[in-house]
Amino acid sequence: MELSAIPGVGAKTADALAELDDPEAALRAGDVATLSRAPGVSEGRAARIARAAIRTEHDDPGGFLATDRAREVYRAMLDELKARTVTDYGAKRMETFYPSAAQSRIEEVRTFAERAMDRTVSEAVLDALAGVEPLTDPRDVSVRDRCLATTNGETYATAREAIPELPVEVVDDARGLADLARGYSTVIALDETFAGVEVDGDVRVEPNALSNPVEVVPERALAFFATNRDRIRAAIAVHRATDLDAPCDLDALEDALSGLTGDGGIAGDAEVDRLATALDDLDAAVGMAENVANDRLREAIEERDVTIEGADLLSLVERGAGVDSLLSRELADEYADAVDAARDHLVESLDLDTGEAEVARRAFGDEPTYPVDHDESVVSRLREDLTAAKERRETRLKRELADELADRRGDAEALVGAALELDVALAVARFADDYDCTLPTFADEGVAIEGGRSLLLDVPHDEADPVDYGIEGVALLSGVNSGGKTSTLDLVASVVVLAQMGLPVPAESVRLQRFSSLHYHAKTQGTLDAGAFESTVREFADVADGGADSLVLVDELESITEPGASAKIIAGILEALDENGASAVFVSHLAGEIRETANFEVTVDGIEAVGLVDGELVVNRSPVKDHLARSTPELIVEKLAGESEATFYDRLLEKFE
Ligand SMILES: Nc1ncnc2c1ncn2[C@@H]1O[C@H](COP(=O)(O)OP(=O)(O)OP(=O)(O)O)[C@@H](O)[C@H]1O
Repeated sequence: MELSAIPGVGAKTADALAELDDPEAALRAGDVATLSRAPGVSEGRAARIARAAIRTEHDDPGGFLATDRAREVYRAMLDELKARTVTDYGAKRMETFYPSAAQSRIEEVRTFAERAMDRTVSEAVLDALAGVEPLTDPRDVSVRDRCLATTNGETYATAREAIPELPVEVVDDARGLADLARGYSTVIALDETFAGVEVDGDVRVEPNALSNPVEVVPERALAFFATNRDRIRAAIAVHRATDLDAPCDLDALEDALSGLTGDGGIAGDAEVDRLATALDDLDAAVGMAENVANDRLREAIEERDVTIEGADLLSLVERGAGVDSLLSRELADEYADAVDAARDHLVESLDLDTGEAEVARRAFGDEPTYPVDHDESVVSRLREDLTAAKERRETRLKRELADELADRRGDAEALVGAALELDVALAVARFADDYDCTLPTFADEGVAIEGGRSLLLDVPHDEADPVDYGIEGVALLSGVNSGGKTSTLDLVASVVVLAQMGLPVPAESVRLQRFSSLHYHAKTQGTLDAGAFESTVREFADVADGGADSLVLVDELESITEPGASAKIIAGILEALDENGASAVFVSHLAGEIRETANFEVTVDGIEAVGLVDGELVVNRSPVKDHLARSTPELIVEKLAGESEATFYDRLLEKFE
């Protein structure tokens, strides 16, 4: 799909979209989340672009929602659907559903909706969905425990380019490598000439390293999985909680992911954990070991009577010797015991292996001092050894993990994509279930609703009276005040909007034609001034000239001007609509007058009050076809006439006949 061929996508937006990895796929999938990652494209705009792309694909001229009220009804339906998505993505994706006049688009969504309505929604899957988000690109990886080394300027430049994640160092000779080995856990020498050199530390000569970056920086392959670990896990949980087919072995993928921390480190490896804990606890353990030794020594000294000959004491004092000499002379064994205890404590509390223990024991020298003190340089060496061992093991494990995960990116994308799409499907399923919806049938002419309950009512859905109503050609809808005329128009509008979105409708059954546009005019508040009146009449000129396939719903247009003139104008509009073959319902309290003025037989449907109970009207909410309903005042006068002997009420009643 040519990006700039999409209506509303100018060169600038096309350029912005082109920066995405696969803008065409995102457009085809209606993936609003991805589209809104293009620079300068907001989510609202992304949804509009996705809708425009769908329209282009289906040759859909658009413009189905022709009036503000029609758009409001669409928004309200969309909000109901969005409220049932779990993920942000789902809510945004829902925005790509719109009422269309194009059969292929309606069919496309109906196929999706049909499958969605067959799905079972469970708490487990909704919980799992809460953790699913679109996958994101990892931040730039930077590795500091390894470096590449070369003597060659050209190799240096190539290395910087090929493996930007690692520092690249220039050295003159093997001594340079040895220096680097002191600062890095691993040095990878890129020059063949280094083959065979003996240097302390982890120095590897790998002239082919640049052609195998995953070996050198497994972090590159792992970063995607680390950044998206929780989302992928949530998508795995979604697949487990439903019957979605998984593109891969979920246990194997989950196992591999459990080896990763969220920031790309190694998780769940006992040896790495041991080394990390030893490093964390090193300083505290050294301090504790000193305490152990000093406590022992103090106890030993306190328990001992030291006998020293006067000559010896003099000689010691003359030499300016301190108590240390006394310790070595008199308490050598106790000192050795105390230091041993310190060494054992250090080795045991840090759970050191033999090699590490050998270094650790040297932290406490044999030369007696009081208090017992550690050798900081040995502790530093131990810290370096532990760090290097940890980093080397991590790198090895990362390499293994990278090998395992490198080919799984597509699977992860498919898993998350399917989970996100499922959210949209389940929202449709819940919508259909919550409002007892059915898929409508498309047929030849008009609309026929049975057992419809409008979602726009101000009463709870299960308390709404089901309404049957059909529209064929042009009709007036009359009826008692608060009988449900506006609600009937709302019901028709929302049923038609949902049906042409390709979605299920809140009714027992609906049959309708595929309309080209919906013109729904809400009740005008009060009489309009001359200018506003003129523009309303102009608006209706457009509607009346509209195609035969339009559906026109108008609520009490008479209030725009004085009743006599209103009836004439409405009659004229109805004539034009009738001639054009449009479908229309005009709610009016002037149905009788309009019918008399119009030059054709206007059908007048009526919402009837079946009576008055305790001063309250009891209404049959389903309009009766071809029946001018009695008005509320007529009903009241009729009631009074029935209850009283007075002829006054009969006189009033006669006026209604
Ligand atoms: N199908 C229904 N089920 C239950 N309650 C309904 C139904 N239709 C309408 N109502 C109730 O009746 C009220 C009035 O409905 P609505 O505004 O549609 O009447 P109306 O005939 O357009 O009134 P008006 O003549 O004053 O314009 C609604 O607010 C709602 O509470």
